[in-house]
Amino acid sequence: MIVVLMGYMGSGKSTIGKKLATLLNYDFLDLDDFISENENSSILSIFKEKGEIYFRKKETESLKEIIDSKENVVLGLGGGTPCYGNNLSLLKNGKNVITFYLKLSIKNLAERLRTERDERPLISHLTSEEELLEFIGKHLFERAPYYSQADYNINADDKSKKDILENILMHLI
Ligand SMILES: Nc1ncnc2c1ncn2[C@@H]1O[C@H](COP(=O)(O)OP(=O)(O)OP(=O)(O)O)[C@@H](O)[C@H]1O
Ligand SMILES: O=C(O)C1=C[C@@H](O)[C@@H](O)[C@H](O)C1
Ligand SMILES: [Mg+2]
Repeated sequence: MIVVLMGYMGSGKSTIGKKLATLLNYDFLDLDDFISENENSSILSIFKEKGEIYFRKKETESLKEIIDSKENVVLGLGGGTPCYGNNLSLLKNGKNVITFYLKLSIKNLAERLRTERDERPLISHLTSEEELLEFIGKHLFERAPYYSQADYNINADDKSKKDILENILMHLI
């Protein structure tokens, strides 16, 4: 089985994904890290030097490669992965792929991302709190229709990591 976590930047895909993999005795794969390693470059540098279109192409290629070749892994997607190209279809049509959306409010996402903007190219330029809130609000409005097509929507607002993990595990066992 491939257990996929999707959600906005800062929603906890990498953090929860690693813990979930340990609990399931699966390997954890982070799509951003997979791309970074293959490209020998940070996500921020790929965006800066090659542009977002190049990144999105690599993102789809990597997703396809993982779905076609891996099993018993937890896969944390990039924040935008389900919203581009045919990525959502790849996930929905993938054999033994189960998808979870880690759903958080704009306010909680902004709170987390305020201190963690530097390595995230799409928000690294936003300086004030208002700008960040406005950006996330608009962006999430565009992306929610994709995220919400996950097999399970997990409410992660003000929830401990333990609660989120228990909620996900409930759907897997
Ligand atoms: N349930 C939680 N409660 C409190 N903080 C959390 C929780 N889950 C994750 N965090 C924190 O939120 C921040 C963002 O988490 P993380 O990097 O896992 O998000 P992500 O979805 O992988 O983001 P990106 O798409 O940008 O890679 C981290 O500092 C992490 O420790
Ligand atoms: O939300 C997004 O579009 C992104 C999120 C990150 O995980 C990276 O995949 C990249 O910075 C783009
Ligand atoms: Mg991550």
